[in-house]
Amino acid sequence: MIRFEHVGKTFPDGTCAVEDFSLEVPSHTTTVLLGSSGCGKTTLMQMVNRMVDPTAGRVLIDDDDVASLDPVKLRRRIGYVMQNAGLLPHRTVLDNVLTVPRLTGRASAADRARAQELLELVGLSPALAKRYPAQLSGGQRQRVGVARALAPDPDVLLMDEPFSAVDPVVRSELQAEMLRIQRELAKTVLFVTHDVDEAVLLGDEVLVLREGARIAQQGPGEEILLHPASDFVRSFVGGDRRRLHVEERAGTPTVVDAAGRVAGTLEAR
Ligand SMILES: Nc1ncnc2c1ncn2[C@@H]1O[C@H](COP(=O)(O)OP(=O)(O)OP(=O)(O)O)[C@@H](O)[C@H]1O
Repeated sequence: MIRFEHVGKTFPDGTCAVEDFSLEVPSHTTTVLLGSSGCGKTTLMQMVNRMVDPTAGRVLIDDDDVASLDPVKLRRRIGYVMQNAGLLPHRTVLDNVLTVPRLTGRASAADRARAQELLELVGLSPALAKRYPAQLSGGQRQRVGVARALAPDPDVLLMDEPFSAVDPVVRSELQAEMLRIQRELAKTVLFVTHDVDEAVLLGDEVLVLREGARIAQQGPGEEILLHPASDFVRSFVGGDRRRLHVEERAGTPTVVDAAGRVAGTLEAR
């Protein structure tokens, strides 16, 4: 479980990125921070692994205040996936996946076998293990980034716009893989995006944020689509900007695509 307690962040130049933010991310669930550029999503996420320290409040993982934990050890037990994968260019795919096990000593035969398994888990052929990042497509690189984040078997996974640099088709594939992986591994995931469809698809809980990381609305994504709490949220999740929207059909909340075709109905949670 990740808990933000009245967290704030004002940078030394006076920029207030986060005003007063509280949230609990229950274990084994995915919470999505959804908001436009500059609203403080990355700052919030980086408070979890202490790449940023809050200037007010505290962040806890399973009741441990992260401020009391060694940042290096903390980062080794938290998976972090970035927008451009951040792979080491002169290391093979397999060695990239083994980055964290290597930091804590020599990667054992068991670590290498597990890295191979992880490549399969994220949908990569074992034949790619010997390639270098430049020999992969953008989507394949992101998959390696996910495998690397999973290598130390972390309880917590931070994902900062991990799929935003790939084309829409590959993005959909990566989202589907993410749902499958999460069904299998059930990590505690904090996921940042500015894509409404992605947030609704992946999030058990979605937070729509505005500047200063103020929470405009929080709840299941479908609820937010169906009942936006304010004009701000309505405009942010506005149907014409998205492939899917929700409307009532025969009294049932129904997900409809841009052409009016029914994509599904919503179940009560
Ligand atoms: N080191 C820093 N010093 C000063 N201001 C910063 C620093 N890092 C971030 N900020 C500011 O804090 C605010 C929030 O930034 P943050 O990166 O968290 O937003 P974001 O929602 O993740 O945006 P994006 O989607 O563009 O990544 C922005 O106004 C940004 O300019």
